[in-house]
Amino acid sequence: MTSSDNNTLESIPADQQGSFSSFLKTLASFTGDLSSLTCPSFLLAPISLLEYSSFWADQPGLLSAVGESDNAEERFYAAIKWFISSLNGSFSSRVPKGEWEKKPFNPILGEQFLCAWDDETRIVCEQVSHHPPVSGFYIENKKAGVIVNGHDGQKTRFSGTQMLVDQIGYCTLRLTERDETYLFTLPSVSVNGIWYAAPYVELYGTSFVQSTSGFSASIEYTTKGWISGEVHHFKASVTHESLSTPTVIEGQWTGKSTLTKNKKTTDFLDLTTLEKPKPIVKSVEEQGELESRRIWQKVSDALKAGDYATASSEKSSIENQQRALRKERETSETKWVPKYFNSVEGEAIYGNLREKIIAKADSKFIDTMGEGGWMYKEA
Ligand SMILES: CC(C)CCC[C@@H](C)[C@H]1CC[C@H]2[C@@H]3CC=C4C[C@@H](O)CC[C@]4(C)[C@H]3CC[C@]12C
Repeated sequence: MTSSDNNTLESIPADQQGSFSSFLKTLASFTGDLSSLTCPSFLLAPISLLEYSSFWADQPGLLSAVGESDNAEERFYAAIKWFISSLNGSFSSRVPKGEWEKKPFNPILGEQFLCAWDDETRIVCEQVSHHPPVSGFYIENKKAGVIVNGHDGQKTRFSGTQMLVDQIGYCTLRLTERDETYLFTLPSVSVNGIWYAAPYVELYGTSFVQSTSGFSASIEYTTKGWISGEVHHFKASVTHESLSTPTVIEGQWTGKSTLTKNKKTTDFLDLTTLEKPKPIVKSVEEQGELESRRIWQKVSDALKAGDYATASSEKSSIENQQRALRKERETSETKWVPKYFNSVEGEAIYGNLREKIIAKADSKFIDTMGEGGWMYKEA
């Protein structure tokens, strides 16, 4: 242990300091998927990673507003608003004030997370693959004529003291009444502060948006000390054949942003004043056996109570059961299929939108977006 470890360890439960220092030692050589990263219990979040996909609907009001305008340009800006709000939900507002980032549970194969909002938005998430871990998600608001279909996995590596996470996957938004589709790719994530037992997340890199209406955007993510000097900064450059110069939308993906078109700047979005509507989730008693909170209930309760021994034995028992099921499938040569999603060629989901992005994107984009997809069965 070095002296710098000493002052960080103060905030760590006394009985876990040893496991924290050996955890740090494993990080340097870690590569691969998150499910193989074993964390000390005090760094575990009492929630399944699958639930994180529901933050795509963090602001269901912004989602159902995408199709409202009869003007394609306005709709495109509305789509960006929704996307930025879902980044805030996924990467920032999710973490309770004053708390650090923690590692959520690795979803088991076929795990489901279902929830709905008062405005009739509903979401279905399912763990569609275990190796590598992939979550499929589907959001719909029939009344508003909006459907979101996507999937997300993570490729993780360590660089110095940072954990770098490429999000593998993409999502599409379809306006059913207008026959208009948007393809969104996902930004990269870095987790900092792990060495001080104070992990927090930042976004970096570039993500792309392409609509069948011909509008497209590249969104760059930067943070303090880089270009803008502000944390959680994004800058989207929107182009279309009808625009003589790109429209620029920039600000914080956790807060305020502005839109500048033809040198005129107007307010775009203010996430600090938007209230988060409460998702409605069935009580654990009413949930099916494969639903997240039911599967993880015992582990989650134990973690919340600080009973790490029980948390870890309950977690092992779930993992052992999963190993047994996998073996059983291998022996009987049965192929597992998801309940809600079909594995399809990407084109079935995004048509030719990917090709349009490729013209502007770098090779990292090709790697992280991948080609196949998971389509909701009733869609
Ligand atoms: C103690 C340390 C090691 C904790 C590490 C926490 C890591 C594993 C956590 C922190 C933030 C998390 C990310 C936060 C939000 C999202 C968006 C969601 O749509 C897919 C999962 C994804 C991409 C998470 C993956 C796991 C993640 C990167």
